[in-house]
Amino acid sequence: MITTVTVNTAIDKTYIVENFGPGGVFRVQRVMAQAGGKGLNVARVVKAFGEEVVATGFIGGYNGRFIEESLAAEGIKGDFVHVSGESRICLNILDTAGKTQTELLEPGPEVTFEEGERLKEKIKFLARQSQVVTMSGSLACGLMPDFYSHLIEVAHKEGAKVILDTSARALKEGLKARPFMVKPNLQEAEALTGKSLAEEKAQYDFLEEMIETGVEVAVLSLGEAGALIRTREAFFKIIPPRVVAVNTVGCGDSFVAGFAVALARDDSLLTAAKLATAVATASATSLGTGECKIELVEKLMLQLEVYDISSHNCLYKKGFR
Ligand SMILES: Nc1ncnc2c1ncn2[C@@H]1O[C@H](COP(=O)(O)OP(=O)(O)OP(=O)(O)O)[C@@H](O)[C@H]1O
Ligand SMILES: O=P(O)(O)OC[C@@]1(O)O[C@H](CO)[C@@H](O)[C@@H]1O
Repeated sequence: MITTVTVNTAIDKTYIVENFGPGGVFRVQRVMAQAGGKGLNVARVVKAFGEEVVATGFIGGYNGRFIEESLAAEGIKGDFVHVSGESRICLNILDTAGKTQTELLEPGPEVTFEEGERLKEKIKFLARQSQVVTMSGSLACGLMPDFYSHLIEVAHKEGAKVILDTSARALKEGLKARPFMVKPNLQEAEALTGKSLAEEKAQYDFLEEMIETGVEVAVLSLGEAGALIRTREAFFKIIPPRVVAVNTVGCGDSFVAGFAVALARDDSLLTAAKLATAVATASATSLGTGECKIELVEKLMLQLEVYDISSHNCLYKKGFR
């Protein structure tokens, strides 16, 4: 089983607005609303692969009720801690004409110490039954920056592997508990180190630093350029084929989901890295956040460029096999 933790759940609203920009009045052409926050996107993709998944985290108010009902309608099992505050709304404004994407993310509800303790108990129970626990996204207000560290320790004690996908101080503090895997994107990694990671050499050094902190798998995701995946023994770069990207919000979550599925199936590191990249790339081509068409994933798996960086070998390249 895979457990996904979303500390700051959300209703993800997508607005399609032509020629959007600051300081005007705009008519929204199309509205979509779905249960969101990174971990719920992970759960959606895991479910598409037919793996058993339980989504947990904090949920509250009218928005919380919408989130729980939509998850149930999608057939995703939820086991949440109910809080007194209101779950947030995250807005993604897609301008199909100007080809821009603007995100407005609410901070989320205030969570008390007692509510935090209840989530730890819940994770203890779920991690006992899980091979993998994913922990994704920002922390809700009121929680200390080291909250993920405590959750990771609880999951580790129950024998689960933890994938941590967060940013800023929550990532810095979370690393101290040595999660099995971390997956910052370029911006998050630069914020963590305070350095530019534009150069390949700097990216390689960053991953080495991550491994030195004690994580087993360090991933740096690079948007359309793919991802670097490093362990103590192996180092791969996976580049996806060019696709027409429609909505890239949630691509990182799809990456985490693909990796979690492969881990739960005991696949090799290379298979996990390829599956994660193919799933994430497929998700960029869909309007819905974390939508994933398995047939497209299978097709993309055959079109990935795979480099073994540690031996300077190109394993697969388009038109090479
Ligand atoms: N424009 C794109 N075209 C093809 N694949 C993409 C594109 N954007 C993202 N991806 C795929 O998604 C993966 C993760 O993307 P990215 O580095 O943008 O993650 P992220 O910033 O964490 O995403 P999120 O929006 O979920 O926070 C990439 O490694 C790649 O496989
Ligand atoms: O504020 P966080 O938790 O960092 O990110 C929230 C969020 O932007 O991430 C997902 C995309 O990855 C969206 O579904 C969601 O709204």
